[in-house]
Amino acid sequence: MANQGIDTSSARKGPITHVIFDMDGLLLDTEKFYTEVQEIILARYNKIFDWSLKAKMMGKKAIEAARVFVEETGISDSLTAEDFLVEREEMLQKMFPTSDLMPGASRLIHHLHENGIPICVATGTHTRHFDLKTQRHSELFSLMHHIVRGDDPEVKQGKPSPDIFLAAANRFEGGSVDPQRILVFEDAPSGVLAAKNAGMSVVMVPDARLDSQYHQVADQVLNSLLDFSPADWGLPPFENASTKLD
Ligand SMILES: O=P(O)(O)OC[C@H](O)CO
Ligand SMILES: [Mg+2]
Repeated sequence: MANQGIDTSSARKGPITHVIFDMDGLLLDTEKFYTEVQEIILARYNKIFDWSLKAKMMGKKAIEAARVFVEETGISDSLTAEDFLVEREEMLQKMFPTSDLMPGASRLIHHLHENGIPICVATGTHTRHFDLKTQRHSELFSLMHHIVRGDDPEVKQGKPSPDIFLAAANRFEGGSVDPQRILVFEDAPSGVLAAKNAGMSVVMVPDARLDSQYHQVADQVLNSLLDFSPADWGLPPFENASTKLD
């Protein structure tokens, strides 16, 4: 059951030995780019892009999210999912290289890495977009043991399928890690479901505009990565827990 803020019951799920990070909207402030281009495209059809639709798209593979977009908005007769992807591509390609880190992402990644906790990324985004989004953050992403992207051959279906998290678990040193020992960080409803479908624990860090009904599946819900307390999950605590640096 989800909790806003610290969930003390989560300590019973530990100890956590491995951590998987989502990327868009969790480590990188990139969800705003998708929102902006989708607002622009939908305005052409005199429609408003809102957070109930955003909630159904975020975290998914591009083509899966595109199908949701054209079908849910009722524009599929005028714009196919494939054409939607082509249309938004030019705008996204200009935006992605400007991607910023989310608050607390750098501190948490460095902390876990320095303490020898194996960490990786599991993102629905495909390799070409991944490269654009991370080009200013290569040092931080180099700390990941591995990175699984949406176009990976083992990821047959996007989130909420567990495929991507199971593939990520299999690639840690020594092979498959018990899902019960893995903590996933996610921002999207589809991603939280995918992690639970993989049998893992999930800390959700949702956008404040996301309906709180989507919090229920997560084991812990935080306003920001800055609020994460590693010791709640049996992970090494921050040396100075009162210092919240980016
Ligand atoms: O949230 P991610 O990192 O799985 O990315 C998914 C899409 O690229 C954006 O919603
Ligand atoms: Mg995400």
